[in-house]
Amino acid sequence: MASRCGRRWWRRHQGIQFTKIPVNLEFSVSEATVVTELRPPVALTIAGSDSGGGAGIQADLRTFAFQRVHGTAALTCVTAQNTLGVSRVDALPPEAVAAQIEAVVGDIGVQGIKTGMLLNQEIVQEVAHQVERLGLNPLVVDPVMVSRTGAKLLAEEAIVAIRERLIPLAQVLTPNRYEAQILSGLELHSLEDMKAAAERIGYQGSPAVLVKGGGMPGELQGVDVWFDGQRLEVLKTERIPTRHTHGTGCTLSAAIAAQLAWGKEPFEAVQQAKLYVTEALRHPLAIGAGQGPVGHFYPLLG
Ligand SMILES: Nc1ncnc2c1ncn2[C@@H]1O[C@H](COP(=O)(O)OP(=O)(O)O)[C@@H](O)[C@H]1O
Ligand SMILES: Cc1ncc(COP(=O)(O)O)c(N)n1
Repeated sequence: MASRCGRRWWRRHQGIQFTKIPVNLEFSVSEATVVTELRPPVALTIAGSDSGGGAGIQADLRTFAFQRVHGTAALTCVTAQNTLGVSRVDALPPEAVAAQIEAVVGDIGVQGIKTGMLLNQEIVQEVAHQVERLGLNPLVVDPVMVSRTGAKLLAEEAIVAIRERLIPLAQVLTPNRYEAQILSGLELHSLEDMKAAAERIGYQGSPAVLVKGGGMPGELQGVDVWFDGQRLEVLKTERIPTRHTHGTGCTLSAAIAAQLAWGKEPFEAVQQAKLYVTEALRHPLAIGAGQGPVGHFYPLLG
């Protein structure tokens, strides 16, 4: 087959330009071939699969890649999901979740971990047990409870387990409006409410809390509140006017875990992660009939 090395071509799809990376299809081994071995940081996501590719494990692994971190994954459940909603969820046995974590940690090692959709109490308890047993840190806990499309992603009784078993192990906790209301017992309507919730959750035993504003009204949609026991900071970006916000929380928490894996301090990791999710929101994917995902690969666009 003829070599295509050096040839570039463009594919146009709904106004987006993709650059095809030139691939040399003629395989030949020569002494001049140079192999560059990389030793990237490794991050682990413990989360659910989203068949639509917008949230969950799929969003996490793409985010890890764009933060130049090798992504590993322990699946907790499989959702049948698209831009319109979730039609079915199948849980994995807690032992299967534990085995995946052990396999990754025992051989490859991880420098940053995040949890996403954990689905039920048994899985939450098993994950907390493994995090403790294997001394996994730094840990980002995204306490996923309900999807953007309104589907319940966590059993009611698992909320207590998240609060009592998992949150105390986290370096960073990232509740959205709905989750912050449950964890703080406060209603969130304003920036002052977000600050009060962050403090209340923080004083319950989380080293650092980021209350996310995606579900807040109006201009608060780009605003998050950070509290680490000392600093109360407001992270503000402009509101991006798009309905394609599927996977924002997963992307943010995965990017924080990746930045922590690079050795960043938690607050700096959060700032970097927010920049990434904001740009991904600025390049959303208008796919499907409902709420499309954020555009993780915007850095590749010309
Ligand atoms: N329309 C928007 N404009 C700007 N930032 C947004 C918007 N929606 C969400 N975000 C940001 O995306 C991140 C994820 O937040 P959020 O959407 O609340 O999480 P979740 O997906 O868990 O509900 C936060 O940093 C939030 O401020
Ligand atoms: C497997 C899985 N994990 C997490 C979410 C939450 O993401 P979002 O709040 O953007 O719907 C989801 N919908 N599916």
